[in-house]
Order: sequence, then structure tokens, then C-alpha cells
Amino acid sequence: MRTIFLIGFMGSGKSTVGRLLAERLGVRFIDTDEEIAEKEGKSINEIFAEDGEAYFRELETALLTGLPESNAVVGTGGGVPLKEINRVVMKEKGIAVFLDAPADVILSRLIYDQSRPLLKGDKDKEIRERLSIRMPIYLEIADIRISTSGKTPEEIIGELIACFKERGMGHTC
Ligand SMILES: Nc1ncnc2c1ncn2[C@@H]1O[C@H](COP(=O)(O)OP(=O)(O)OP(=O)(O)O)[C@@H](O)[C@H]1O
Ligand SMILES: O=C(O)C1=C[C@@H](O)[C@@H](O)[C@H](O)C1
Ligand SMILES: [Mg+2]
Repeated sequence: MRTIFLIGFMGSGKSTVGRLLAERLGVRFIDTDEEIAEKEGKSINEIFAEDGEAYFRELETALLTGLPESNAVVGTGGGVPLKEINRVVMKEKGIAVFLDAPADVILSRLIYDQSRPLLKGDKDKEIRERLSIRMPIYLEIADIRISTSGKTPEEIIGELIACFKERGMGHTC
């Protein structure tokens, strides 16, 4: 099985769905944010505050470059597809599954969340502005796009697995 990269905005469910999907497929789960936080010994908030976003983005690229090309599900950070080198690495190593959710659903999931450094002000505005800039990039590299609104993580995984069975890995559903 080629590596599955889950991409999408903050709160789209990449970490939640990714962990369950890996369990279901019997493969390793790697969450880029968790790996980086563990290696640095600090939270993502602390890395952004103390070392800056540019440093965090370098760590993301370094991590992606070292990931396996098979038998893994990767929950990416929401900003990973923004860099061209990251998009190239993901395409080389596996397939990209875009977990889609509109701004109001994302806001409802993250309204009380304090762990995302890019959502510290007017969350509604920050989500809408960033999502509109990123949407074309997520769409451009998605092999598969799944709407997550109103679906449980289990339902999303069921849809994804059905899609893989119907079309085969690496094809657009
Ligand atoms: N399908 C879903 N339905 C309802 N709530 C969900 C769903 N998927 C995720 N959530 C909830 O939304 C929140 C954010 O989910 P998660 O951390 O998996 O997002 P993420 O895409 O990994 O975000 P980030 O890019 O910031 O890492 C969590 O509280 C999670 O329980
Ligand atoms: O969308 C983003 O740019 C981010 C998403 C999170 O997964 C973290 O990687 C970090 O909070 C930045
Ligand atoms: Mg995550």
C-alpha cells in the first residue's frame, strides 16, 4: 500500500481520521505536528512563539522528506501543501486525500481550541481568510476529496475505504 497523506485545513480531522484509518488498515500512523512537537520537546504554540513559523516550516519539510513510501498513513499539518517542495514529496511518495470542511464547520470544531498558533485572534475571520487562500492548493493536489461535514470519523473512513476498493489506490474518486 502506498503512503496515504491526509491533507486539509486545521480542524478538518486529519489527526483524528488518520489515526483510525491507519488502525483499520493495519499500518503505521504518523502525525507531522506530533512528530515535530516530540522531537523539539515543545508544543506547536511554543515552536511558533520561540523559533518562528519559518523554522517550523523547515522542520515540516525535513520530516516529510524522510517519510516512508509505503504502508503508512500520514496526518499532515494544515500548512504542509503550501510549499511546492512538500507537494512534490507527497506526490512522489504516495497519494493525497483531502478532508474537506466549510469554514463554519471548522469554526464549530475549533471554537474553544487554544493549540493552533494561527488561530489566536478573530477565529471566524482567520479561518475564512486562510481557507479561501488555501482551498485551490488543497484541490490541486488532492487525488481524492472527501466532504467531512456531518459525518463521523468512522463514516469518513468507510467512504474512503469504499473509494479505494472501487477505484484502486491512487485514483481520483
Ligand atoms: N468528522 C468529524 N466530526 C466531528 N468532529 C470532528 C471530526 N473530525 C475531527 N473532529 C474534531 O475536530 C477537532 C480537530 O480535529 P483534528 O485535530 O483531527 O484536526 P486536524 O485536521 O488534524 O487539524 P490540524 O491541521 O490543526 O492538525 C477535534 O476536536 C476532533 O475531535
Ligand atoms: O494550517 C496550518 O498552517 C497549521 C496547522 C496545524 O496542523 C499546525 O501544523 C500548525 O498549527 C499550523
Ligand atoms: Mg492534526
